[in-house]
Amino acid sequence: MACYGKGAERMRIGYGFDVHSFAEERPLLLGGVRIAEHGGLLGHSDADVLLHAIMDALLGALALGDIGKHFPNTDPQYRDADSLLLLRHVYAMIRNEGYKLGNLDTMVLAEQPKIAPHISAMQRQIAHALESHEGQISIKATTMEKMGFVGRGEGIAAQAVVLLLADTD
Ligand SMILES: Nc1ccn([C@@H]2O[C@H](COP(=O)(O)O)[C@@H](O)[C@H]2O)c(=O)n1
Ligand SMILES: C[C@@]1(CO)OP(=O)(O)OP(=O)(O)OC[C@H]1O
Repeated sequence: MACYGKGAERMRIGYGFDVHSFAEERPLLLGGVRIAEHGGLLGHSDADVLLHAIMDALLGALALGDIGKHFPNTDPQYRDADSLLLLRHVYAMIRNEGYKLGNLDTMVLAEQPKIAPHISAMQRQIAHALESHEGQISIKATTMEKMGFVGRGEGIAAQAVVLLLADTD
């Protein structure tokens, strides 16, 4: 018999996307890592575009809405918020629903800075926040070959896909 309720399924998939424009005077945080060699991103929070895409993917997997619903950008308590703390909060919601991370795959779209030298540090931060190991966390990057808003160097975009597994232990 078909059963479509949350918690009745062994696996759930989620997708997230986010974009932030550059604000050179702010610190750049990406994947929970401070990238000192480049200016930051505009946002109410710390504007960690990669963690925001990951949170939306986690929430989406269980049809829990999006980060704007849980952390409104009109709420002063989220001004300059540490997105790693928000990610931990979102993952606690996932655990509370009876699921855990299977794996996470992400893509950062940016002309600058180079992401590759920072990927291991990002994997460590994200794995820690998601009570997982680094082999479950994939971070990739591409330029947009100078096309579109990312290609013109106006900001950074990120995409994330997660697979959640029912926690039957
Ligand atoms: N911001 C970025 C963009 C790309 N990379 C790495 O460079 C490789 C080549 O990028 P293309 O856009 O030409 O495909 C890419 O595969 C990444 O490894 C990066 O580190 N940071
Ligand atoms: C986490 C929040 C909190 O204001 O961060 P912002 O920096 O506003 O970023 P955005 O991705 O536009 O929306 C998500 C918000 O909920």
